[in-house]
Amino acid sequence: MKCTDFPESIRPYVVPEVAGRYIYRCLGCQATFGVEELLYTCPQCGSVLMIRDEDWDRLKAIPGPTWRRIFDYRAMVTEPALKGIYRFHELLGSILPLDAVIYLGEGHTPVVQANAKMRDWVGRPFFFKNDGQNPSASFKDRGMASAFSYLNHLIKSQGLTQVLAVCASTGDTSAAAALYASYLVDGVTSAVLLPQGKVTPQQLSQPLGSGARVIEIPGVFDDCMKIVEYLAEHYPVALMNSKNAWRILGQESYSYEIAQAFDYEVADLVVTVPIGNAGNITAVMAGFLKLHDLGIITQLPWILGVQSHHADPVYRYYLEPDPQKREFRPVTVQPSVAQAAMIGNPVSMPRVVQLVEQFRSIAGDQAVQVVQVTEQEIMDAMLRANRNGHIACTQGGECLAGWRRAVADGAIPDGKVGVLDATAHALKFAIFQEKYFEDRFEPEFGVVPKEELRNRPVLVRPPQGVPCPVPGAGMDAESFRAFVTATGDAVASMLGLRK
Ligand SMILES: N[C@@H](CCOP(=O)(O)O)C(=O)O
Repeated sequence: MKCTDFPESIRPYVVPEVAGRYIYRCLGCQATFGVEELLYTCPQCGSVLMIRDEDWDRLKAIPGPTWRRIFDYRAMVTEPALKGIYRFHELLGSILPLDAVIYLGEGHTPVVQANAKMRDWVGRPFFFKNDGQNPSASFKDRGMASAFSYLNHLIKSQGLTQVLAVCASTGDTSAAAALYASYLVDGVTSAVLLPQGKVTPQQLSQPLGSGARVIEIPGVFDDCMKIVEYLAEHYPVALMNSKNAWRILGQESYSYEIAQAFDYEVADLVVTVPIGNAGNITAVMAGFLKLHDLGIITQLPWILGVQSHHADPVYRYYLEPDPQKREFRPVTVQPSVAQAAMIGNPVSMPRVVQLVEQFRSIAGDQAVQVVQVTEQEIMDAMLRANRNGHIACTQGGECLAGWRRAVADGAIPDGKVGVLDATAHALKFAIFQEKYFEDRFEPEFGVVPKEELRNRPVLVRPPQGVPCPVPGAGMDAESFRAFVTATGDAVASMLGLRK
């Protein structure tokens, strides 16, 4: 839709202008720093940073309902820079000129309602938001679009050359970082550090296909993360994990899209996310808080974080009801089917602590909860979801298991509706489905397949003596007819069909 076709009252806002004063703010010592330089941790105390717009209050001059209209109309704009996460430019990157924006098709992911069978299985209605339908098949693309657009801006405005983008990953971050780096070609290359043998074959193929240097490290994700932090401290590299606060800004778009999908009425929603490195839950809370602050939503939704019992440091932290007594302790992770979230020492934990406090102070203590689920529950939930029309990955299964657990525990009152994060595409995690169907989970996972959820291919051959096609060799018409009839009848008998 062309700008000139918009109502006159909206036209001045359709193309956002470059505005705002962005700074990094340290969550430890509260020091602030300009964003002209890419920082990951506070140069003074080493704590994690968040990005803040010092000119934020200018946005309050526009009433909430007008913002809603602006974002709704913008969803119809054909300008590529505004088609993805930057249709929320003012909220997540207003200092970036539109010509710096990298758009690879991220965002705008579908929100799919669960059918009646799934609703009854859980006891509450819910939706999956399919972030696996992003370009590299996970939600990380939202954060990478932001971090790489900012990097592109630095390259253009400061003439940077030879940028090496580095990340540690359980598989999704590396796919996204490698994809966005490959798009920038001139001046940017990428290297990804993966825990050896702990990403799926599909995830391993993604950065390889995008031309990144793929480095495998013995250990788990937390070990790779430490090495990337070391590299960022001692060498000139751009760290692309969510420790980089630009990643968080981009991932806030997930909340903006949920608000938009529900006509900005989110009070009854329980936005359910798996917690791994905790960048996602950070961004989700930060996003809703911004919408609330601008009056775009009038009430906050609830947030439900989910962790596997094999990687549950955040769950353990919030088990202690008294905030004064809470103490964060990293955990040693055990093998998890929610491999993307198999993280024992999430880098965004200080951000989570601060945002949970802020969220709860507005919406009440129940408004943010964290539940723990078993590996068995995750697998069963994922398979059940996908048998009912979804494309959930194991982390999506983790969300569903957590949502169901919270309902069963009585933590979710009647009238609440879940919005569950299917963080990545099911196909990335096909290996776990395969293990389940073939009953070959290693004992450490503690997953025993339920017969009713298993599925296997069946080979049907025609009876002996009936000719079969041989690849590359021809077949005469009569033999082929005999093959089709005999095999067709065998398939029909297997399926219980009668003529
Ligand atoms: N699950 C992540 C782990 C890294 O998280 P990040 O958001 O800090 O980059 C992955 O896919 O690698």
